[in-house]
Amino acid sequence: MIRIGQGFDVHQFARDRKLIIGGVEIPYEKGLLGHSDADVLLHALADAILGALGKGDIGKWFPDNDPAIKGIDSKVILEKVWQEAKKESFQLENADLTIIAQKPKMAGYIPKMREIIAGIIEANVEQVNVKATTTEKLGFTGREEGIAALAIVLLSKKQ
Ligand SMILES: Nc1ccn([C@@H]2O[C@H](COP(=O)(O)O)[C@@H](O)[C@H]2O)c(=O)n1
Ligand SMILES: C[C@@]1(CO)OP(=O)(O)OP(=O)(O)OC[C@H]1O
Repeated sequence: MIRIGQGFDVHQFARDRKLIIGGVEIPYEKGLLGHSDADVLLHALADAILGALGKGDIGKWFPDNDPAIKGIDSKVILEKVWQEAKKESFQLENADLTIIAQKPKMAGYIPKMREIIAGIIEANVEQVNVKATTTEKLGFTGREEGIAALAIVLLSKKQ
């Protein structure tokens, strides 16, 4: 059996916050605001996996009003979501992820993001594509108000 899932997330920029995307801390003048570490890419991916499993979204599993998970590392969120996939004997076929950001430049950090993500979801880096695009200065990402991310995953059930 194969299952497809998609995820989308947005976080706004804020001063005095770290910028963490795909598990990588990127040196930049601003970071992303959130109840967690606001890793928009891992959130989109976790949502895509939950979507493929038919298990809702990360807000349901990790409520943003729960003080116990304030500041949670999104790698922990992804690990827990992946455990749900494993419980049902799913493995990753491939994931295709897009970061939508006017700035900063992501290209140099993408190999590390792929490595971190593949490590968590027990895949090879070749199965995890990460790309980035600007919106040519248009819209909220173009005005550098925040960053968005998209994710699509294909999971298959082990025989
Ligand atoms: N934040 C970003 C945005 C884009 N890139 C890379 O630049 C290429 C050109 O982007 P356009 O939006 O102008 O098409 C894109 O293909 C990415 O490789 C990036 O690294 N970081
Ligand atoms: C991750 C969670 C939980 O800490 O908080 P945020 O960092 O605000 O992220 P968001 O993508 O808005 O929603 C999921 C939340 O429940």
